[in-house]
Amino acid sequence: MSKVLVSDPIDQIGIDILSQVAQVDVKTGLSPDQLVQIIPDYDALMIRSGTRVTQEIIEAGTQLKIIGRAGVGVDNVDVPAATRRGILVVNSPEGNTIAAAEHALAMMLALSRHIPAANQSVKAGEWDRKSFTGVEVYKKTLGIVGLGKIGSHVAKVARAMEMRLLAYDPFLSSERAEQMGCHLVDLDLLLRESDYITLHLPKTPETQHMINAESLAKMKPTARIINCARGGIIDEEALAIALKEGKIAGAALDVYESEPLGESPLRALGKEAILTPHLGASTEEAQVNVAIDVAEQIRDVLLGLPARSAVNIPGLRPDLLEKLRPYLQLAEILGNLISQLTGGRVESLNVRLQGELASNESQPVVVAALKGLLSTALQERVNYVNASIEAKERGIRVVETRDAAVIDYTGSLRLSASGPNGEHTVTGALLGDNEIRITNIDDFPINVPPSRHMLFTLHRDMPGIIGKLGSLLGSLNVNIASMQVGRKIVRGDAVMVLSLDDPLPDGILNEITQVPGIRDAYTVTLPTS
Ligand SMILES: NC(=O)c1ccc[n+]([C@@H]2O[C@H](COP(=O)([O-])OP(=O)(O)OC[C@H]3O[C@@H](n4cnc5c(N)ncnc54)[C@H](O)[C@@H]3O)[C@@H](O)[C@H]2O)c1
Ligand SMILES: O=C(O)CC[C@@H](O)C(=O)O
Repeated sequence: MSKVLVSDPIDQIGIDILSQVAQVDVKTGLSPDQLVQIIPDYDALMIRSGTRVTQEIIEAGTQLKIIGRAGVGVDNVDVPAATRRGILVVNSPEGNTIAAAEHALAMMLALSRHIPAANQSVKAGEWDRKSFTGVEVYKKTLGIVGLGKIGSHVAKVARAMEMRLLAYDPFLSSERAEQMGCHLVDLDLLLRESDYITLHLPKTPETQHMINAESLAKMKPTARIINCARGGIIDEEALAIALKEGKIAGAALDVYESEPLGESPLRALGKEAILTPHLGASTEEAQVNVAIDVAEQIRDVLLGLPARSAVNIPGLRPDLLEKLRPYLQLAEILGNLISQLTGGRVESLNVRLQGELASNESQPVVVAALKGLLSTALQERVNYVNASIEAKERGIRVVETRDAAVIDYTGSLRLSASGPNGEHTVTGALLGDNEIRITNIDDFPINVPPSRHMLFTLHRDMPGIIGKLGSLLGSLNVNIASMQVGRKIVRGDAVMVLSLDDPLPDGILNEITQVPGIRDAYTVTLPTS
């Protein structure tokens, strides 16, 4: 019989489902060393946010087939390490959406009416009505940063309270935002105009400290900010200073840069700050939803059936998966690349399957391209199962074409995306040993392997331009690992593709486009190992 280890508290209903097919051991509060010691006995591991599943634990889990995260975020799982070992990682992208949205709304109202402080005061024997005069949310402006599943539920309820809604989400079209009753604006305007700001976006290197001293300074002195998304999106030190100095009126936080929250200036604040211990998903209903969702997937996988919310590997027939695996990786990389070239806001995507990829069995490759496209916005919340639905819900028109006659490589994939920032096309293929190559950008032929940090320029093919760009990057201490130029005619338009050892410093694209002859430049970060 299979064995499942449950290392965080999960609802009993999940244990009951797992017990249908496996011996279930619930052992919470294990140290990393204890987990490394016992994990070799288990076929599956079920966690919430409390267990950190490191590469060491994954490597010790020689029998592990699946790791199930009862919740959305898999930031506590080393997913690349699991993928390398062929271990499936599944989550529950929607089980706690309503819970998290309602927590943010509760925080907004609690902040407005000083409910926690007033409650404390009455319990302390006082009857102080003067100190707790609040404000109404009616007709006030709510700025929603991240209009995904949780943000859009917040929008729906806030509309019913007759709030004016602004939203900032660089990966969503204005039409889609308008359908949700929100006016899509840039972050600067949202910060300046909102009475309440609520964050519902993922934590990524780009969103780390998105709310910092500079952004707090743009907010109204009467503004209140709520973070029920992820710690680290707000710079906590800057927030504590802004609250102490009255630069903004209040903040309600559920998530922190480091959890559990240790010594922090936030703890010393008065009624202007409300702090909860990561309770966004802690409702009876959400815990039942996520426990069922993830336990059913673990049960199914242990029975040899596919999972419905695989974060890392699609639930395909093993022989087909083996055949398609390198193409799925190619498709994800190209999807991710084209999303970054088009600035994330894609309205239509044309997926062209060429050569051997034109067969009907290649449908998962289209899904992988969508997963890659959406992963810049949705991170681990997009998977092989929901990618097509997410694309549809975000108003992306997907057109699929097949052409078996293209035989420059055994199989190749061409993606064309268009949106308000223009149109781009990328093509990629596999070399004989399944090595991925980007073979074409905007109809310029190239042949480069994808790498973590890349720079693409569109320029006029003329003497000296490569040297100027090289010196500029050198002066910034950015090392070029490889460089290639693709052109159609000599001294015509050309693209330059550079693989860099280091990320480019912020703001440098402007300087690059100042180099005479360079018309456009894009930096790209790709998820390569
Ligand atoms: N407090 C909790 O217990 C709790 C519970 C559930 C989810 N969460 C967190 O809430 C957040 C939102 O979850 P969701 O399910 O709505 O996710 P989602 O993927 O449905 O939506 C996220 C939205 O953020 C947008 N986005 C991405 N990068 C952005 C950026 N730089 N600026 C603005 N918007 C950006 C995306 O386009 C997307 O629309 C996540 O961080 C998730 O981990 C917290
Ligand atoms: O309570 C939890 O398990 C964390 C919930 C939430 O942050 C998630 O990512 O799903």
